[in-house]
Amino acid sequence: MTDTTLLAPIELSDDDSDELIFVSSVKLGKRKSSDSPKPRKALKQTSLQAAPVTPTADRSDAAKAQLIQLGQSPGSGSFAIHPHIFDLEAAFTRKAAKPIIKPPDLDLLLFKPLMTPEGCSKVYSYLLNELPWYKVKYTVRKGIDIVTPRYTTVFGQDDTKTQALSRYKKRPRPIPYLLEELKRHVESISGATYNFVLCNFYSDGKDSISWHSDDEAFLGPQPTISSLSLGGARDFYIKHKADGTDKHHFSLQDGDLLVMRGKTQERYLHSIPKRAVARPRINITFRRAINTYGTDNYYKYNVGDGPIYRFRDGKMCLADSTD
Ligand SMILES: O=C(O)CCC(=O)C(=O)O
Ligand SMILES: [Fe+2]
Repeated sequence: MTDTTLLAPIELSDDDSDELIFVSSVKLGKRKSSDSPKPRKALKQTSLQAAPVTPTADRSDAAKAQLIQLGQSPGSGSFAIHPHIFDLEAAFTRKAAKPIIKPPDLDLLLFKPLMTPEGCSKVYSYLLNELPWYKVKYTVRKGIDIVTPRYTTVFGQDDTKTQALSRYKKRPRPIPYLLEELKRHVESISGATYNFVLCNFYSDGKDSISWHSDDEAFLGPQPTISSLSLGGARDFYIKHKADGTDKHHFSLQDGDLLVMRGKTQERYLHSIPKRAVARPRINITFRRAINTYGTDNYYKYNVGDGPIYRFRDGKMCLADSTD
């Protein structure tokens, strides 16, 4: 794991994109690419299996609470995810998808919005306060370490079901109830199925995601990726890999669901550039990984080896052992 105490962040002068690069305090440049509840004690329940999702009203609080155990990394331990006490079904607008600019290889659907403002606010607060968040550091090559410029977390497991959970590099975690219910709704309107839920928290305009495509082999050909935005609006950019002149951007606002399909990942890059000012935002992407590489990759880059952060008293804090 990277020794962060030796490292100093690099100030980025321009736009967009990029993730901070650390090289033992030496500036290298940018990587091109691609209501606050009090801390609560963990609940006593050890199953790694997510209980089946049933309508909210049918489940007792105890049954809805989940305790999830992490793998063997320094971030190991357990965290509880408490039940949500609102009806998610009432949060959806049932609006049809809006047509969006469609060059031949760009296949985007936009549900604008998928969720009501009240629904968004409840889901946003719940996820921000209940999920364990991480600030992942990773090494791209010897001496070059990256700090992901946003908080991340992930849940799910690839399709294989062929290997024991303990054989993964990090133990996969079941999808929490609310995210599972969201996933089911998104599946029903996007015509695809998913086994991973990846979450990003952009705390302000300095948080970003650099140019990349979600085209890893473990997603299979022409993956459908659905992306839900909650909280502050951010600009979403997308450009052709070969010909950057085919470039589009639009604002992703509270409750919007963007579905990326077909050749979009194969042919296009997308990003959320840095901004001088931006309100906090959560983004949730739903994906399907077909093999174990997907599980290892997603936990490496979205959980990593560092500590858990919890959102407390209006800011991200290192979680303590009772949290
Ligand atoms: O935050 C967003 O809207 C985009 C997130 C994204 O592209 C990703 O997680 O791969
Ligand atoms: Fe992406």
